[in-house]
Amino acid sequence: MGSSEKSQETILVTGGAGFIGTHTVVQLLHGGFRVSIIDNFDNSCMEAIERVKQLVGPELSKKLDFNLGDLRKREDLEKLFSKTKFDAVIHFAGLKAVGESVANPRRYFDNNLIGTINLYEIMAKHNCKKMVFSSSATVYGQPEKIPCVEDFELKAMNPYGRTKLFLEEIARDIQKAEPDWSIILLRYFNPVSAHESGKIGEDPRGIPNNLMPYIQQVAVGRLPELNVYGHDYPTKDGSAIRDYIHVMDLADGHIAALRKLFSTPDIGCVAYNLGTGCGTSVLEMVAAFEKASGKKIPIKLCPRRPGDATAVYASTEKAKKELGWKAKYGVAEMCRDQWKWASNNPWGYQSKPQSKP
Ligand SMILES: NC(=O)c1ccc[n+]([C@@H]2O[C@H](COP(=O)([O-])OP(=O)(O)OC[C@H]3O[C@@H](n4cnc5c(N)ncnc54)[C@H](O)[C@@H]3O)[C@@H](O)[C@H]2O)c1
Ligand SMILES: O=c1ccn([C@@H]2O[C@H](COP(=O)(O)OP(=O)(O)O[C@H]3O[C@H](CO)[C@@H](O)[C@H](O)[C@H]3O)[C@@H](O)[C@H]2O)c(=O)[nH]1
Repeated sequence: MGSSEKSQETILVTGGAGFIGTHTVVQLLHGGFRVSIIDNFDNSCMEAIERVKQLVGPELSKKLDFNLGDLRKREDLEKLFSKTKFDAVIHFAGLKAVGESVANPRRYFDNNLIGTINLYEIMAKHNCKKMVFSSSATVYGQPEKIPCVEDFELKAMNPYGRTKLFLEEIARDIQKAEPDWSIILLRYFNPVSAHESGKIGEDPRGIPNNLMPYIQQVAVGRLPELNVYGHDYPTKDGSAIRDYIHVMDLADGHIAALRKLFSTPDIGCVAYNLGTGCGTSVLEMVAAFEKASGKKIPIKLCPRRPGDATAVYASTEKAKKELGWKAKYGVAEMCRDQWKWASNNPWGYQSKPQSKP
């Protein structure tokens, strides 16, 4: 299943200017959907929307409507829902930096919880009751067993993770009380890479927290070396293991989820993992990126990062069976496309550095 089937529905994409949002919007437009975006550019910029338009061309761009707005402001949502009748919402908008959430939990509860509660209120008012929600593998905490299966017990390790856990519970409560809601919770593992064109990709503000954007910035000379957090884990090479997934596979997972919502009226509220099912260590990822880019990535072995799990990867059976979706790309393709984005856009969406990194 994927973007070859054409659809007529109109989809609201919250946070559609962000990393996963832009890639999903491209696939939605190719799939024939009409798309409205609401984003406040808290962690993104107008250039990302311009790039999406360049990528899909002038005809499909006519089906894209961008709205600057904030989910915390109900009037912004009200304005949007009064203008357009939406068939479903893909809800990406949220803050996602774990460390920042520990330092400033109120910002995370305000943005992620209040923003989402407002969205449910306005959706209910306008009788739009189909939602695909960005959850995270973070809801498995430090899993006792791997692969992670959707019916495992859920835990939160930090305020960011708590917002995802609370929002999953809120979704389940709302759907239970009002059975005409259909909600799919997608638990992403580690989204990486970029569109194969190299035109859109991840562009974090400041020093990256996540592995792949950090490696990318070392490769283009913005950072001197990669700190490898932990080299004494009980794994094959001592570094931690994660399930990295190509953002284009993830985007297609959202299309599969939407099609499921439209074809299964009584789906209820259900969670799916979006991962590859394969675990890759930090050092293996560094080696794969060096191969794809031809660049040496200098590393420094450092102590473990507090709160990190040893090994996390997904069970992919449920998404395969019920959504008809599975990841196509492996680590080599992830690194190839990440490098294309990095080498074409060493400063992300900025044309040249405005300040020193
Ligand atoms: N990237 C990951 O590693 C990862 C993993 C698991 C889950 N997720 C979740 O997926 C979603 C998308 O992640 P991403 O990587 O694309 O992040 P991102 O920061 O690139 O995109 C999020 C977008 O939402 C916007 N936004 C934030 N708060 C808003 C608000 N109140 N009103 C309007 N717009 C707002 C931001 O400006 C940004 O464009 C998030 O909910 C995130 O928690 C991401
Ligand atoms: O500079 C770095 C950055 C990361 N790592 C290691 O690389 C691995 C992956 O780290 P990272 O890319 O930060 O991802 P996770 O910590 O697995 O968390 C991501 O994946 C979770 C599950 O989807 C999401 O909830 C989080 O928001 C998202 O940051 C971990 O072992 C890190 O210790 C390094 O060694 N050096």
